[in-house]
Amino acid sequence: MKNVAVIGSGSWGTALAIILTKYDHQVKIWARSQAAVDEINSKHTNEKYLPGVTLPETLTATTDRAAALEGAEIVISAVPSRAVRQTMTDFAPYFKPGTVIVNVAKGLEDGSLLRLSQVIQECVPQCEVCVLSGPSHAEEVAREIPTTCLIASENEEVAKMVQKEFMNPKFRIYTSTDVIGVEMGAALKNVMALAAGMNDGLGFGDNSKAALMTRGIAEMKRLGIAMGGKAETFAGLSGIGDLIVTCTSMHSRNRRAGILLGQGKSLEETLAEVKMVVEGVNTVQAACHLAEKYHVDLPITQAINDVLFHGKDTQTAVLELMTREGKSE
Ligand SMILES: NC(=O)c1ccc[n+]([C@@H]2O[C@H](COP(=O)([O-])OP(=O)(O)OC[C@H]3O[C@@H](n4cnc5c(N)ncnc54)[C@H](O)[C@@H]3O)[C@@H](O)[C@H]2O)c1
Ligand SMILES: O=P(O)(O)OC[C@H](O)CO
Repeated sequence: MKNVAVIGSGSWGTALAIILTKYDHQVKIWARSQAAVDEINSKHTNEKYLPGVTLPETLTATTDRAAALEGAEIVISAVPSRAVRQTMTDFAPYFKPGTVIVNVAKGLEDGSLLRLSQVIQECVPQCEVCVLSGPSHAEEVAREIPTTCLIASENEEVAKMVQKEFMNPKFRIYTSTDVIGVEMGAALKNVMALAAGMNDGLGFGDNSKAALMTRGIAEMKRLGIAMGGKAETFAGLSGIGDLIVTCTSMHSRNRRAGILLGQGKSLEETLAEVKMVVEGVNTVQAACHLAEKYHVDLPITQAINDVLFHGKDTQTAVLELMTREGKSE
């Protein structure tokens, strides 16, 4: 069993640390706040991000970057997309060459339009970067509810090593070499989950939700393939699998945000109410810029962008989507 460090003490970083500790890894969490570290080390809880969950006593946390990475052969990067570049830049001097970094954030970098594994690789070129994705809510992984994920790396040996380390009877891992397809599925499903939440907030029904998810995966695949991803990846755990869980789960932050927006709340009110990171909001503009760059049509993504950032009301956005020129499927 290899030692693991987790950078980030939010819900997903903490849930992964819990499941890996329970299945015999020695895990250390890096948190940016001393209060979070004290709570994990002394109370064995993380009430803000995983209410009601007790952490294993052997799981410890620190704010010290060097101490967090000491002895770690695998490092999980679990900070939100907007914090990835700064966090990895701050950690760069402490990484041993050859350390395997597993990015678990789902999003794109604003401005550069890079995938998050590309951002990390730029910050720490001396490390091997791979990606964990799939239908996996922290609230369920932390409670050992059976979950399946995917490890993607262009280097199949790295993917297999992480698969072997992370797999246990409650957490099944598949591998993939299609890093582009996996990361694009992970990033774009959050935008579709905002739309699915709006569907619910508007009081629409199952027909409209199924239409949204089906046409949503078509958009995700169109852009992903244009960028070099494989079509079949979008039929897998990081595509349709994650789309299903995020568009339908009560745990989804993106869906919850969409519900509030559909009910007429402003973006500011919505983000304040959800409290945790809503990556679809951070991703939608980059997705629209990528659509322009790769000359692909993303009508649902564009509609969400118009609602979030250009003052379009949700009813008008739906009407415009429904009355577009007829097409073949
Ligand atoms: N929560 C889940 O179920 C889940 C599952 C799979 C993937 N993810 C992805 O994991 C990533 C993290 O999500 P989360 O749900 O853990 O978020 P969260 O909102 O629960 O926690 C965010 C954490 O990041 C820290 N943080 C925020 N800004 C920071 C900064 N500038 N520098 C350093 N740390 C900062 C916060 O203090 C907090 O500890 C997201 O990209 C999300 O899409 C989440
Ligand atoms: O809660 P969400 O909407 O950020 O989604 C979390 C995970 O990505 C689900 O797989």
